[in-house]
Amino acid sequence: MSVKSKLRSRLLLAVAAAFVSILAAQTIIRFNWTLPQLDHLAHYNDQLDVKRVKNQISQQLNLNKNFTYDNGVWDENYSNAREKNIDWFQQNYFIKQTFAHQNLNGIYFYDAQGQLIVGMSANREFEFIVTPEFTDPAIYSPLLITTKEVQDNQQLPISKVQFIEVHGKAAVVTSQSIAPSNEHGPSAGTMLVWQFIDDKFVELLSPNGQQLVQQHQGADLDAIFPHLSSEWGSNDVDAQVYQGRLFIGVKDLQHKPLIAFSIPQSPRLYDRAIFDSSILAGLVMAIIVLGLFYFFIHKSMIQPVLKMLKTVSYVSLSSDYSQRTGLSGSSELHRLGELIDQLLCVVESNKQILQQQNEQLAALSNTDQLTSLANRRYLDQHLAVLSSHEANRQLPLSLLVIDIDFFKSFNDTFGHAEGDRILRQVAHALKQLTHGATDLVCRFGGEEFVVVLENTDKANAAHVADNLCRGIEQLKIAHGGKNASEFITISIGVATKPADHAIDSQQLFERADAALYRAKSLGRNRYVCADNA
Ligand SMILES: Nc1nc2c(ncn2[C@@H]2O[C@H](COP(=O)(O)OP(=O)(O)OP(=O)(O)O)[C@@H](O)[C@H]2O)c(=O)[nH]1
Repeated sequence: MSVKSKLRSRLLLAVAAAFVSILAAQTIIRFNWTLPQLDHLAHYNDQLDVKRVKNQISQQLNLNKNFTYDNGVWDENYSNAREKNIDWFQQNYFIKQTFAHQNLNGIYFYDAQGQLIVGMSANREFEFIVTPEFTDPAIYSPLLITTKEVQDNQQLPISKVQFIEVHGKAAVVTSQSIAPSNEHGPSAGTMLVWQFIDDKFVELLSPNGQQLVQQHQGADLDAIFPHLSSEWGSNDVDAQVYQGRLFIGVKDLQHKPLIAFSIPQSPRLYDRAIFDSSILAGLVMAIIVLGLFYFFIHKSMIQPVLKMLKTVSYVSLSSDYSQRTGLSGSSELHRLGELIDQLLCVVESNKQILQQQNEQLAALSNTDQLTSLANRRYLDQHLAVLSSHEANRQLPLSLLVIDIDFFKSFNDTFGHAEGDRILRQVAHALKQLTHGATDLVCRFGGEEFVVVLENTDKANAAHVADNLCRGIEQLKIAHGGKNASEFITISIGVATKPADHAIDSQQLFERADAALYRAKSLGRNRYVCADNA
């Protein structure tokens, strides 16, 4: 497995492990700590909402209470109640504006014996209804404040707030004992006001016209009452949620469900979906972070390693030391890349030096130091190469073995150093007199030279040999010793391999040498061609 895929799979494992850990931690925190806390907080807020609505209802009812108190303990009211002055009550109370201002549907006055003095009802538009309710003692007597209640109560006056049903609708009744303003003296009876509890009533409970509070009556109550958050008259507040709302139930005097108020449960500040999306967001973030991490690791670690691996593998296979990693930087891996490049640079330049030295050595090993001609070693290689090429079989090839005549005598006369100079001069001349491109001139040893003539038959070889003999003689190098000529001359033995014959360099040489021997014996300064093989 490569470093890259290893790291990638480990990073994937890390992502999975991180995700599972985050999920597990979040789930544990969520169910054991966060959600219970938030649920508790939400429940507490619901309870506060229920209490707030109950307070709003109380405040609304207090308006009636204040109204009945202000009038019940009014001396003029007190005296007229005692006198049962119906006209006075009709003039002072049965005014449309009074009903409308107080949002009332009825104002009734009863004497101390519980007998109706006078009363008036109005509809919701505050138009007076001719037939008043609360004339039947069976209905109103529980609402009155009895003499006994006044006596039992140390402080006058006293009042009651009770919910009852009027014409099948829920209503609230506020009754107040009629008493003198100094609150001393017998009660003159009961003042009773009532109003329907309908949408108009709950409108007053919802600030800014939001219609948050609703009232429920009739058939709905059977379903609502088992799920009440609180009951009117009780301080206990739960926060049961039924159909997304919190209910406050009100019972009538007979303890029958009469009406329920409700408000929508406040929207939760949290949502389970938020948790789920936060897990998803966490996963996405984890993937992004790990992606960036992988990118960073890849750039800073994997890429340099791969570059070094690629470069070193290529160099080891190809021996091409000109390759470079191209890495540079301060990290250890980049420094390693730089060092590899430096090493490759050193190896490359050493290799070049070595190559040059090898070439020089090769050149030296194939060259005769004195004459700078090819040496015998090179001649052997050259003939071997020619022999190995099948194409050369088709062509003729001639070999000239050349020897300077009486060179011992020349040396003896002029000295060895001069002998060397002449050897160089003869070598140079032989080079000049042959074709550099196709003919090879080499020093075979001592004062002996060999010329290889490619694609040259016997006649042409004889012609070349003759040219060489004449050319050397024409150099007019004084011999000074025992020689047939007064100048330096050469003798040549020529051997030719005709076309369509294999090259046998050994045999060719022996024949040329034998021909040379004959040339020497025939008087020197000449060439002799060996017979065809
Ligand atoms: N100066 C010099 N002389 C050399 C060199 N190599 C060989 N010789 C001399 O060449 C001479 C060859 O002499 P021989 O083999 O007797 O033949 P020759 O005197 O040339 O007589 P023939 O070949 O029969 O004409 C010897 O005296 C060698 O010392 C060399 O590198 N430099």
